[in-house]
Amino acid sequence: MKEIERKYLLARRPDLSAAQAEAVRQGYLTVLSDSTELRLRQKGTRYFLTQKGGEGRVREEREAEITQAQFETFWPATAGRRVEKTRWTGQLLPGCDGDPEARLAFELDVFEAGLAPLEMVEVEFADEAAAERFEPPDWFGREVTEDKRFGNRALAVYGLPAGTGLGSGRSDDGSGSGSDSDSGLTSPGQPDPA
Ligand SMILES: O=P(O)(O)OP(=O)(O)OP(=O)(O)O
Repeated sequence: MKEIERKYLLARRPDLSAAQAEAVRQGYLTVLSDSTELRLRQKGTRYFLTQKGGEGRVREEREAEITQAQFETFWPATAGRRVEKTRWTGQLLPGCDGDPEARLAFELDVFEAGLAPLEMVEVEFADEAAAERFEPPDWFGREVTEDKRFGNRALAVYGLPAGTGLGSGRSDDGSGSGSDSDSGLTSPGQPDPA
């Protein structure tokens, strides 16, 4: 099925008191040069195998829920291509999709390990017209939907993109080097380097 999404960096952290948090770890079975992604994901206590094709706003996605045993069988094959994050799911205020009644859901990902302090927010739409109409709230920052470096597979393989103020790529130990502090982005929980 089609997945229609727009993705943004954060200008600031919103109030998440009504949002739900789930731990996510995901790893990629395919290398970056493959046009199709094959992703293993643990979300809370559930496990998924997902195939994704295409890039940008509209992507093709197939997903199946799998067992923990099946997940563990393939997880070792994702070494070096993994992402850990906390995903906050909540509702946007009505109106930002042009319909005063409708409420869109957001997914705010707080990346961990070598990808901290990256945070991104995604909104999924029923169709392309709704995606086009979308007016992001003021806590959304720069849109990165079309920037391949912010795809989770690219982040898993290369780490934080250089030149974005978020980091200069993954260090040899895979822990990332995201110590830049000039991003102007929020970075709650980031340890003070001093
Ligand atoms: O939750 P999804 O399926 O949108 O996937 P993601 O982990 O946000 O990854 P991507 O960078 O492929 O949208």
